[in-house]
Amino acid sequence: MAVKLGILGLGTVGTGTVQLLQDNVGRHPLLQDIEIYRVGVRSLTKPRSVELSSEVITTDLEAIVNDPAVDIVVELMGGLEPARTLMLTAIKNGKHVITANKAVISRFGGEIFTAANQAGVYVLLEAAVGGGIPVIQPLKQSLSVNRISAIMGIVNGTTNYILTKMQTEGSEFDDVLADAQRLGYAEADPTADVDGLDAGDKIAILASLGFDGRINRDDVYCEGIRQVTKTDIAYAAKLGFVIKLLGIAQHLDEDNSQLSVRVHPTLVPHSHPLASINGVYNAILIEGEPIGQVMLFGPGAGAGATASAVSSDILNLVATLKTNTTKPNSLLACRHQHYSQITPITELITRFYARFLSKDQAGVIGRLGTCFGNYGVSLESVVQTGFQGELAEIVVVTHNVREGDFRQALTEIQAMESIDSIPSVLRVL
Ligand SMILES: NC(=O)C1=CN([C@@H]2O[C@H](COP(=O)(O)OP(=O)(O)OC[C@H]3O[C@@H](n4cnc5c(N)ncnc54)[C@H](OP(=O)(O)O)[C@@H]3O)[C@@H](O)[C@H]2O)C=CC1
Ligand SMILES: N[C@@H](CC=O)C(=O)O
Ligand code: NA
Repeated sequence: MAVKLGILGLGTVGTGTVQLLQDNVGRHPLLQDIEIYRVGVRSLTKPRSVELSSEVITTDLEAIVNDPAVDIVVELMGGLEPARTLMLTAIKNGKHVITANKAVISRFGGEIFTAANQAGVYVLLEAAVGGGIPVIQPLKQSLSVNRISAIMGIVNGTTNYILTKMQTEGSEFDDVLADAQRLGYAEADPTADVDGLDAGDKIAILASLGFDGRINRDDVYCEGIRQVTKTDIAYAAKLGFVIKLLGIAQHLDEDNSQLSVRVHPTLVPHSHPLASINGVYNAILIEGEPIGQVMLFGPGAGAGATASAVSSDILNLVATLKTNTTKPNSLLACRHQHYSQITPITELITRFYARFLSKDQAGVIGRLGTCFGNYGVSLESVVQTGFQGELAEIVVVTHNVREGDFRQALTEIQAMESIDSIPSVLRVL
């Protein structure tokens, strides 16, 4: 008998998934054992690019998650509510759940996975991170025997698309964002992309898998790309860097007692593997012992890529449902019970890039150096090339410094008579 899917949402990802499942020739034969039984939407009159009978498509999403005939609920609607409640209801009713919703999982994963374990069902989320890139399953299975020390990556397609266009074509931020929305990459509310929140959701999920404990989403430091200007992109290029929005989860110390989980625009050296990841592509670099470094690369957003990830989860569950066993597969289930302690951003040790506008040049660099020195900040390079009107532009790159010390130095520098402003401060990998 076919496995019955109740799909919630028929937007970019829902449509891509239905298209893939309807066009199953030449794909894995198990896909033929699936029935798209119900699809829930908000509007019945909206034009759709897939054909579904009027019995299948409905606005009653509650009925889908309560329907005894539905085996798997595939949540592709986005947003926190009603998505969270619908997933919990489906779980309570003994249904497996597949979701692309990193916002819900990163905030309510504890509640959802606890409910799923109690109900004996699986919640799979390959599409929630890295779009089409298989990264959840590798972390849960193929890489899980390694001791992970760092996971870092470009995990938001929209912002990587924007930064790439700004860098290669000198495009304006707003125009490129509109493009990313048209192409179906951006979230319904694109501030989640631009302000680093979507990447924050994703790195929280990756950190929980790699570092074996739940992550409190509020502990994840998130900074987006709004303050990244063409001027900084040009200076970064001159200094041998490219600016990327990175999600980073890493142990900060030898005995693994400090875990940092954060998102921020970062100057990445041209020679680093993440520097060449452009456009909507994502990449996740995982460091573990004994494997060393592994980089997973692929399309991070868009209908086809995400449909591939959703459908791989569907396939996994169909195979499980067709295997006659009542024993849960511990490699598919979530096994975390505790929350990891996250180190505050002020304790991060990193290099910084900062751009200053100064009123007069005589002695300013010396005063900057002295002030930095007082806080233990040593400078790797100082560049003074540009002018903005009457103001001289000074760019510095520091050696590794404790973030809290660097911020204190900046507060003092900001108060200096000769400093007009500090338009940008970015971390350097
Ligand atoms: N777009 C992408 O590239 C990726 C998206 N994701 C995630 O996938 C999920 C879906 O994203 P995407 O497809 O882009 O979103 P869309 O906005 O394109 O689609 C959302 C769909 O859900 C339906 N929907 C939303 N709210 C309700 C509601 N309250 N009641 C009934 N139906 C509702 C909409 O109905 P209607 O069509 O009638 O308006 C629409 O069909 C999100 O969680 C997103 O973060 C993950 C990876 C990549
Ligand atoms: N808005 C997200 C979509 C995929 O998760 C992105 O741009 O990466
Ligand atoms: Na993925």
